[in-house]
Amino acid sequence: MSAHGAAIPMTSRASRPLTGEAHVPGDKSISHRSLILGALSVGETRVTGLLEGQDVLDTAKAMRAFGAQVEKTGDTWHVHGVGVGGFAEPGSVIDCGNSGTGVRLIMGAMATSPITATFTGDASLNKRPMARVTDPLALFGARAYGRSGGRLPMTIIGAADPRPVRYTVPVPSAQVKSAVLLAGLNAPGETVVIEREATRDHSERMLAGFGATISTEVTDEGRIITLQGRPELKPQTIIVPRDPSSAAFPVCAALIVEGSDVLVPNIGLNPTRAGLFFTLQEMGADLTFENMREEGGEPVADLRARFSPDLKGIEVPAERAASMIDEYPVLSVVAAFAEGRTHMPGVKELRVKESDRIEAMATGLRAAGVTVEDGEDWWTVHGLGHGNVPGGVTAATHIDHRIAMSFLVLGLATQAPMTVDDGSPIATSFPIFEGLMGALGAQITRG
Ligand SMILES: O=C(O)C1=C[C@@H](OP(=O)(O)O)[C@@H](O)[C@H](O)C1
Ligand SMILES: C=C(OP(=O)(O)O)C(=O)O
Repeated sequence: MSAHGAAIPMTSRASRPLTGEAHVPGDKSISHRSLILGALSVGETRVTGLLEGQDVLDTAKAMRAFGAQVEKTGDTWHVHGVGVGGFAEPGSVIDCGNSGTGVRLIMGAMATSPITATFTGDASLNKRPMARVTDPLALFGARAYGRSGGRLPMTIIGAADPRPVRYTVPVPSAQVKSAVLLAGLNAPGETVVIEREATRDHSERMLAGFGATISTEVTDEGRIITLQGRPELKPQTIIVPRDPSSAAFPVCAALIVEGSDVLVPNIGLNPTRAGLFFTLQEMGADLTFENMREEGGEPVADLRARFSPDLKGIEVPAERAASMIDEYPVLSVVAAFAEGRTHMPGVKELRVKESDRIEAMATGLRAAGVTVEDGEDWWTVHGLGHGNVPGGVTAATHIDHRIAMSFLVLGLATQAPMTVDDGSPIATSFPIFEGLMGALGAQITRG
């Protein structure tokens, strides 16, 4: 990562048709949760298809620091858990690198045990807000001491005598919801989390899979999730589905590069994650779901994306934002090649990701010749249509993998090449991006 190592500039240029199959890595959200819930169960959890991106490797390292055994043999990750309430106090600082999901979920998982841990991250993570997690953890009885503004590095003193909580999540965030649920595991009685807008539900599904008693009631108030504390979690065998957020990059690249036809097999289409694909279809994308099936209780399909010369700008419904929150940067790239305006409201959360993603994309797109307007919680891209996006500039990626990959996709169809100042963060979520895109025919080079 650039925070720790040298920056890796990368350049993409107009490419011949992209063709073939893109086997993207395992789902990042499900990978983190497999390791954490494996560490909190008694016995051996086996995980295949785990994303071996730096974010997830940092979570694996953290689970070892809390006393679990985590190792890989062949294609399988083995997690020997210590049970709910069994975490040991780490002997050194927990470095979660670039990962908001890692640090927030692990804080939740340790906050109701009588141990103390100090967390840090890279220059990007250390700027991100943590009070959204430490506020509800304080209700359980945990104490947090961080830098001003609730930033990392931060020490959490876990509650010795935790109380269960009832908490309404004030921002649409699966990380906050999950941190509260994980803390609730070691509190006696019922912990209740209420979310007004549905966010990704992998924690709820996986907690049920590990044998916790958890239910979700959909009401006018929102989704009311009730978890019984102090279960004995049973180890599981987990096959991690492939990540729709990573699939977004080859899919969007195929839509904008003339003559392309790309198959992206085995992508999880959990409705709390699949918003981008429906949005692209509404824009007129030639994107189809083939071989629709169910695997491990999740809808799965092979995505086929073909060059789409007649994309139209649309209004993206605000209520869809949570189901595609990580995909807005690459959606803004597709929007640049559409005719007309694409308006994206209800996306304030984009400002507190690895970077301020509205600012980062708007700045690079404007430099590349695209008109972008933005406000606190919305942005609008004025599309130029296929073949009309100038490009020819260097975009700053701000230690943000999704910004780096989005501008590299942009450059595959701009008039002049696009360079990113640092592609190294791509390894946090999609370590095989360069090779996978290159095998499809994408012209992406270092330098
Ligand atoms: O729970 C998760 O695994 C994630 C939740 C989302 O973050 P927020 O909870 O901050 O919206 C998302 O952006 C992130 O990539 C992964
Ligand atoms: C926001 C993201 O991740 P995290 O919050 O885990 O850093 C992401 O992967 O786009």
